[in-house]
Amino acid sequence: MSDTASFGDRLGAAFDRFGRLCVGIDPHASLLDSWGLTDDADGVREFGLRVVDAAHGRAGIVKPQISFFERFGSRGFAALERVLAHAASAGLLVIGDVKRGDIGSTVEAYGDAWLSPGSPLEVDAITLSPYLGLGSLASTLERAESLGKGAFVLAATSNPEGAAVQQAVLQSSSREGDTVAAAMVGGVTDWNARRADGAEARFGSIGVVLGATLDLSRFGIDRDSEQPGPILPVLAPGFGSQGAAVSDIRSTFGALARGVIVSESRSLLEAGPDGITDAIARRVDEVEKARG
Ligand SMILES: O=C(O)c1cc(=O)[nH]c(=O)n1[C@@H]1O[C@H](COP(=O)(O)O)[C@@H](O)[C@H]1O
Repeated sequence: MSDTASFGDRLGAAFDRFGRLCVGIDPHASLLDSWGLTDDADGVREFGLRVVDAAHGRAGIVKPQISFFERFGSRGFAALERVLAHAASAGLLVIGDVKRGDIGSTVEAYGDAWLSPGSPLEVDAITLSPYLGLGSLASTLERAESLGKGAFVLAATSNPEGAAVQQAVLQSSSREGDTVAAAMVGGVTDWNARRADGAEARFGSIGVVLGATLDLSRFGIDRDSEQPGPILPVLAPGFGSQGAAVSDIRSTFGALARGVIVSESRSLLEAGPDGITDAIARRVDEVEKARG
């Protein structure tokens, strides 16, 4: 795959080669302890490097959760830089779980930090929060795509507290009457369709986050509606520790399952340093079987 390939193309290639599993790199203090590592910057670096080694050749995508590195300030960020470089050299697609959102000009700076080629924190895609409006992310999404990068916009999150905001109905916008969650799904789908502009992209470069723990119909999301344009990438956390089962991918996501990335952190990481490799390999197989 060429360096100029879009994020959507690279995501499709990762799916074809390794399946749909995304391995979360979430070095919780309790996991560091059970892995025999110290709860400090050295510990999170070592943890991240080992998870990358376990994913290498077995899964195509990893998702470092930045908060666990940020706990240790500049040393934590230095540790993260090492982990990101190791993941990139292993050929893994890296989704930085940063959940950034702000006024447009500020989000652009986050985009520079995480998506600019050569940046110390460069990843392939980031998670973005649209609480300041999807439009506040537009210039960053555009820049991401121009660099062959991607982004995932939170739409319906896996945590129970999200519903009160995400099920609220829009009063004024071109999507008046839609829930917030449905407006994000519709807005990103249309974005990808416009950007593809007749080109034959299989997957869009901008996706949404939809929790696997949810009944999407309660969020006003029609899982089976015809989508214009390329397949919508759906980052789907909530499997494993939060209760969703891989066997439910089809019943939960319907036609949206075509773009689902199955994201799991603790349920894999709890296998420990000796079991993580097998846990990843097993889950990759289970996900492929569930998708049929
Ligand atoms: O954007 C995310 O990845 C995310 C969105 C969401 O709706 N729910 C959610 O759990 N996440 C993240 O996904 C990971 C889930 O971890 P586990 O519950 O351990 O699999 C954490 O890093 C969360 O921050």
